Amino acid sequence: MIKEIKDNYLIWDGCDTVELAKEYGTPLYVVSQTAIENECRALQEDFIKKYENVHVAYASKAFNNLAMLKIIEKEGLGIDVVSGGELYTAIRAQFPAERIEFNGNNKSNEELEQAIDYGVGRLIVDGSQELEKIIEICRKKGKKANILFRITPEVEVETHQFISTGQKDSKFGLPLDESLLLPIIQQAIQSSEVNFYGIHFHIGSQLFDNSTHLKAAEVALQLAVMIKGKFNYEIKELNYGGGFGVRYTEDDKRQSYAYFLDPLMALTEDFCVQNGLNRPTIAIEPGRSIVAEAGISLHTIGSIKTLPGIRKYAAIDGGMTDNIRPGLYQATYTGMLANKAAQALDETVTISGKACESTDILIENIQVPTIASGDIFATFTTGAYGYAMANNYNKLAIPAVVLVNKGKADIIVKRQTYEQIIQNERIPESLK
Ligand SMILES: Cc1ncc(COP(=O)(O)O)c(C=O)c1O
Ligand SMILES: N[C@@H](CCCC[NH3+])C(=O)O
Repeated sequence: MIKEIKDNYLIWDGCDTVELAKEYGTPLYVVSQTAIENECRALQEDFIKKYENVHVAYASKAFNNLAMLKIIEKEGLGIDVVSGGELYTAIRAQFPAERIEFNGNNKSNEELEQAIDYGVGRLIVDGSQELEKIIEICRKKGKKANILFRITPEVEVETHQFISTGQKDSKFGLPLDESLLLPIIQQAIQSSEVNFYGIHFHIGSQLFDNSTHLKAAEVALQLAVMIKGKFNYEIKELNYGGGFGVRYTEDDKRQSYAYFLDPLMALTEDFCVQNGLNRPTIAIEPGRSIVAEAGISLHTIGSIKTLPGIRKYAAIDGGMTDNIRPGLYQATYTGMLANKAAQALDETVTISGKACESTDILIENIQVPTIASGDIFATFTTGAYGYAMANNYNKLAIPAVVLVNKGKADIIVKRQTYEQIIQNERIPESLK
């Protein structure tokens, strides 16, 4: 059990959250190593051990830092990175290069050189200009890169519009247009600077229905048949992306990995048999589902305001700076008072952040025990895209991250200091 309640306090992976708040201060991200490992092991059981010739690349954008990458490495998964900064972190964590995949719709020359120098396992190419750049860099360096092309499979997913990526009008990937796709695939096949591995898609995030992955897989498989027909070339790999939904509130009915992957693998195997293809390697790229539910955020309740006949606001010492998702996607969360965890819920409050934005509301109308300044509020499911999207708006410092594991706690990211926030600022001579 990751979450427990003992003596009226919330315990997270064996650690007393009220003690953690005291020791490390708030706002604080608390991430359970056990929960992350459980997710990795579920992927091992439901996918890696169950099927031959498959692999998982954790989409590290969800939560990218040295300690997290070490956990992922030890659990035997690969990673997906999307920037020089994420790749740099992976290099500093000594993450095995061959297990790294590099995504992104606008990789710079510097980023591509960094990736090719480190020898990343796969570059997921997002457009024809990028292929040209890769070929040129490989030629210059005398190296060969393994590439997949990201396509937009033109499926509409059921999720917030802002986190949907597989629709026709998308900045990501190559459109399903033969006049664009076929020449660049031919170029990749013929190039001696790249190994053309195959096709990649990622259709969106926080999905609960497996049907869109299935539709998209069929599109990618049809493309594999077309490539074989036109160029007598069998692709080696298909990457079906990530997007598996997690439980933020009771309305989210989380599905197992098997719910998504068993039908996907069955469809793939059947399709390949029927169309005379060797079944390619199948890769997936889950981010959120590996780390979201492992993480909670702790905040201290500060100012409390009652607007008669309207609502009661309780403000936390952070907000959209450490969790931008409610402001950005109207994302919903749930939480509890960590220091009153066993008490009756007897009032309804709205938890607001402290940023100077009206949209900085963490949770509207949540039931809590009688709330007071100084209480510790724990928000659940903040492990993914929380710390990862933290920012310095209003010059608030990025909180610390503590990794907890069966009663032991260790800091993995220190709290940012004000000095660090302004360390790159300069007063020009003309203003002195
Ligand atoms: C290319 C790519 N792969 C994987 C992911 C991970 O998605 P999720 O965190 O929903 O599993 C994303 C983000 O949506 C992505 O853009
Ligand atoms: N950051 C988003 C997901 C985007 C995933 C990347 N394509 C979220 O918090 O839901």
